Amino acid sequence: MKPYQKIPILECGEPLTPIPLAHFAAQTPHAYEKLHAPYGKLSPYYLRETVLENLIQAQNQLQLTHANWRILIFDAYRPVAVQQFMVDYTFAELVSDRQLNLDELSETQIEELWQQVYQFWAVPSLDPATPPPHSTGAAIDVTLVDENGNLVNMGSEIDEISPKSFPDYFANSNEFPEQEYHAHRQLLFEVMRSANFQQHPNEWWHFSYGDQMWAWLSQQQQPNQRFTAQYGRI
Ligand SMILES: C[C@@H](N)C(=O)N[C@H](C)C(=O)O
Ligand SMILES: [Zn+2]
Repeated sequence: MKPYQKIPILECGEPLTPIPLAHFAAQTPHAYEKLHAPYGKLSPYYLRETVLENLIQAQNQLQLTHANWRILIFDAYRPVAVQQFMVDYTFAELVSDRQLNLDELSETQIEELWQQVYQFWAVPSLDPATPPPHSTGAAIDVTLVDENGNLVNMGSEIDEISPKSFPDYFANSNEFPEQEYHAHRQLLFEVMRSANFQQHPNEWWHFSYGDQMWAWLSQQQQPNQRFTAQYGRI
């Protein structure tokens, strides 16, 4: 169990609401729908109402300094079945990218591969006390596009299983373009923080508001206050 999963959830009952995609940028088809992840009748482009309001606020903040830049929504709501599918898919990709043969791996080697997956993906838990962050409608994976609609280069792909995904990976570089990647990550971080989101410590693209991870990170930053999560699995 990760430490943030110990945070109590006091579900506030706020509904999921569709993200007005025309207001933001988004890729179609959605990355996980393209892989045939099992959404059924559900859509990834939903968020809790207040989370969506905060996201709109973040984009307004971005446009104060970067006219016509937009937040690109890579992923938002994710049913637990999709979380399970993506965790299994990521494990299989890791095995195939590294040209490994599962039958030849020891239990320890297999366990190490799973640990790498779970460094970046939440466990697809069905326990209401430990929901995967995206299954609460309070977490979002985002990047930026510029005024011409081009992806802003963050120095690594969303969902990459590598240290390059850590938000500060390029922070101490004196080289170009690494310094620029860091500046872009900082811009994303600052606009999201200005709208009360917290950033996943291992992922430059993952932010949330009001879920267990948000409460846990807020608690670290303000130890004198008591934080709980207001969004559970929905
Ligand atoms: C890996 C990424 N897409 C992601 O969403 N990670 C978080 C931690 C999650 O699985 O909830
Ligand atoms: Zn995420």
